[in-house]
Amino acid sequence: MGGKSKKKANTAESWKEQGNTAFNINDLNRAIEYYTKGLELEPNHSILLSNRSAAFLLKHKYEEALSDASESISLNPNYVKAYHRKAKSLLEMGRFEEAMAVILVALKLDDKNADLLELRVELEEEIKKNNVLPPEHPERAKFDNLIKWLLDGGAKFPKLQMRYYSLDYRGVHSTSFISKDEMILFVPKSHIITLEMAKASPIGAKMVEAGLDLLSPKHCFLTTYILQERRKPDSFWWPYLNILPEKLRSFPIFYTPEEKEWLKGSPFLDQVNEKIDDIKEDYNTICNAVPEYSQFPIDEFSRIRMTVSSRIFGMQIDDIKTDGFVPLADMLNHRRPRQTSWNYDQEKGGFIIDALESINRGEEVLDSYGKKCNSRFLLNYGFINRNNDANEYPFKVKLHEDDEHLNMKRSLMNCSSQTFRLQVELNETVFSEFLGTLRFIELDDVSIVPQLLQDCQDEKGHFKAAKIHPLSVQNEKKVLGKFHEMVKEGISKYQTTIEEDEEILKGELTENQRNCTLMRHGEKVILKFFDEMIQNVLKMFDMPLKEIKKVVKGCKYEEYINSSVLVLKKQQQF
Ligand SMILES: C[S@@+](CC[C@H](N)C(=O)[O-])C[C@H]1O[C@@H](n2cnc3c(N)ncnc32)[C@H](O)[C@@H]1O
Repeated sequence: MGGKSKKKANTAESWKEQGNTAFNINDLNRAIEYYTKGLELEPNHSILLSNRSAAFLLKHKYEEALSDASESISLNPNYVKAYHRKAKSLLEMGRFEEAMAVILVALKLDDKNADLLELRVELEEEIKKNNVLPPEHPERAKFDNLIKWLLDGGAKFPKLQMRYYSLDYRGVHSTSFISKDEMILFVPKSHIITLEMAKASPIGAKMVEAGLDLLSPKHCFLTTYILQERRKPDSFWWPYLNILPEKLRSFPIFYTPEEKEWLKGSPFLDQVNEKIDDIKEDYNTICNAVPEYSQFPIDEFSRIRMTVSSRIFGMQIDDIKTDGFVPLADMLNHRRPRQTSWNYDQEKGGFIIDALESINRGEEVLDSYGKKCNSRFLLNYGFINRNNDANEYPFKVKLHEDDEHLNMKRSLMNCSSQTFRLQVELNETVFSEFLGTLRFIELDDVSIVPQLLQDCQDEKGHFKAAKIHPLSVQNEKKVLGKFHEMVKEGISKYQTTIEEDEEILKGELTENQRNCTLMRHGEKVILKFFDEMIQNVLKMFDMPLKEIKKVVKGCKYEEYINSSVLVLKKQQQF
């Protein structure tokens, strides 16, 4: 600092000026430092306090901003700017109703103040978003109860707030700016329902004793725990049980027959029916071994079973790998890429969620359920992810019953059919395994089998048809021909075309109708891709090598062309 400013620095007023200069060039740390120096000289300087509040606000330090603005108002109740800053701090902290009360007082002092009026509009918007359900709605009371129960138990989530988009679709939002790497949620172990607790419960213990062979053991144990707790009027878990969704109407296993019609022709329908059968099978297995289980109706079992699979977290507690319900953490909806990360923190003794990036006030706080095909999202969570790059279509390859080498092929493959879930992303191992298997199924020249047995083995030395590389032009053309047949058969099963689905999606639909349409549309996109790809590749067998290289550059199946068509054609030249 030069001599001139040294002289100036003797008064609060001069520190205020220097603070303002720093503030105007966004040097907030220095601005705060100068305002603080001024306040050391004149602690009751309301403008210095209000200005420091403004600097704290920009640094996302809302507690400090609120404290300075409040003090400024108490020193000078007519200073409108301080009210604005106080209201803004409260708004940033998610205390919307309190912020509105401050604005209303300030507007009595200056009802034309543009900043105040603008902030009032912003607040009205926030209050509206927050009140899809009115505060007195019983669902909100249930949530208030959950929050109190968690806080009383030592949970921490000072910047999170529940929002109701509709009665049974809720999510979590930030009430205040969240910094990257900030811990946003802590739920103590005492408030987590684990698989071990479920196994130790009265009926859980009987299930363990019976040594049941269940299709989804962990889901069944946790389901059983919830079913038992729901029958105890004084369960510790009621604040949590009360907020679990009741109907799960968007889960396909609960679709009405009319809704299922919307999936006609889709292989996804088989997955839905398999899931229904699997749940029934597990339910019957338990009922047979533990007769008192039939006190729980299958409908309730199925609903809780799906609640379990759509809400639990895998974690490690005290060196034991387990799964469990983590209240509130299970309110975060899905989005990829992930914005938060979670784990059980042994030292802290609870489940924590950290922000992987900064999250602005009011934004929804999301969690990734992983990279999954829409069939898994819809089946297990009841929603569809638009623009999903992980969609798959299941192709079932089968040995030909009339193949003269059927027995030999069947014994080498160890099965007669196999399903491969293909994505448009052709670098996937599954695509080459699918082709390898088809190459074996379509193989006519069995004289090469001894060689294949040597070349295509897994790590245990067993023959793996999936490892077969392109064999000959004739075999590859047959493989593609068979693949094309499967694609055309898939397309022919639907009742609508891809274009018709697009039209349907523009209209008014229920959530389930929309999800079914999106589901089958996604499958058709994959089928269409393979339809075009196969036709193009088949043409390439009759094209000169140079020409192929030109047309294939940069296309999605370039790698496949390079490793099959080009290799085979070169071999043919010799
Ligand atoms: C772990 S819970 C999340 C909280 C849930 N929204 C609630 O109100 O209880 C998972 C469920 O949230 C819904 N969900 C999660 N992410 C979604 C998304 N991206 N789009 C639509 N629904 C979603 C689905 O119903 C899913 O089964």
